[in-house]
Amino acid sequence: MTQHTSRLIADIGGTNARFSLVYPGVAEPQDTRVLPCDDYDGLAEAATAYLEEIAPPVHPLAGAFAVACPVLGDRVELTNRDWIFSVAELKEQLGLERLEVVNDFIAVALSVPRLTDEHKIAVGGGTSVFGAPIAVIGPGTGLGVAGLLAGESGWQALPTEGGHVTMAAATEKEARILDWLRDRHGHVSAERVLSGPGLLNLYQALAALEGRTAEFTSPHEVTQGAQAGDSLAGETLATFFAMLGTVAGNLALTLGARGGLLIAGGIVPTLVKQLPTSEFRSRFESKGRFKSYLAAIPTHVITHPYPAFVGLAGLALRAN
Ligand SMILES: Nc1ncnc2c1ncn2[C@@H]1O[C@H](COP(=O)(O)OP(=O)(O)OP(=O)(O)O)[C@@H](O)[C@H]1O
Repeated sequence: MTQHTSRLIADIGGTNARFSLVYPGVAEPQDTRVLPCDDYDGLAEAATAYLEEIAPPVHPLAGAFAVACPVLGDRVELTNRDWIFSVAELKEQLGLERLEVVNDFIAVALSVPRLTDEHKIAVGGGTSVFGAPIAVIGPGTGLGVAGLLAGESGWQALPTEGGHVTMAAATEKEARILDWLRDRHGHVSAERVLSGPGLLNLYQALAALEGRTAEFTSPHEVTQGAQAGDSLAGETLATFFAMLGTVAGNLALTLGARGGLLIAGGIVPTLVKQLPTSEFRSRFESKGRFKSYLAAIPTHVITHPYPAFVGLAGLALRAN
């Protein structure tokens, strides 16, 4: 192992900051740690704490970080966390000579060609058309969305802010839920319902519409309640999966994602057993005359614990 060429990789979400080290010739990232963002004032502090804990024999000189927000220039502002940083300053603070910062779903998208069957589970039928666009979507603290397009020099990831598209209702009940949320939040984006905080929004909306008491106060309580047989939590989760199907189908149509659609993020992989019996796939296909187009598109849940790292490892080792 040539330790002097290690790269620091990071996947920074609104809740979790994940770090790891990549070594040339070593397939798996090493010394992975997940740090709660709440424990740190900023990304530099979290990364420094990681490096202090691991104390690699030789300090990494290059890094590739995936962040849950648009990356439009030197100044980077996380969408669901009050962390703002300058890439140039962060590079200096961490003692790196090179630092590449990309949107987190770019990293997830870049992982897709590198994932084996062991790291994804199919939901429904369909067959991937080789070389056709691929879509990725992931509810977590926010809702990440990206595309993967075949280019002349290999796969190119397409960054998007598709989590912020306007959420559409597919049933009268969903229309009432969205009306209720619109009264409180104004614009109701897909992320407003398809994320951890979104699960809670759905739960509160359903409770209000049905005149029931919203007992649960966190997204985890809602999913645990659903698993324990609580009917309101169960209805919330069913609505979440159905709405995920609506948005995933819209994304597949918009990108022409005949290569497939993959679901990542912190929530769905933990609920993967419930997805096949949910309305997700029927809603994904339920697009009128385009039903057969969508029925041919495979949908998978990514079960790899750190898909962004798989994509970043390729980027980090490509960096000169
Ligand atoms: N089993 C679960 N049930 C309900 N909510 C969950 C579950 N697992 C994770 N969450 C919610 O998912 C969110 C964290 O997702 P994730 O682990 O993808 O974090 P993140 O990478 O920091 O997020 P992002 O990249 O979207 O900013 C939190 O809102 C958490 O409450």
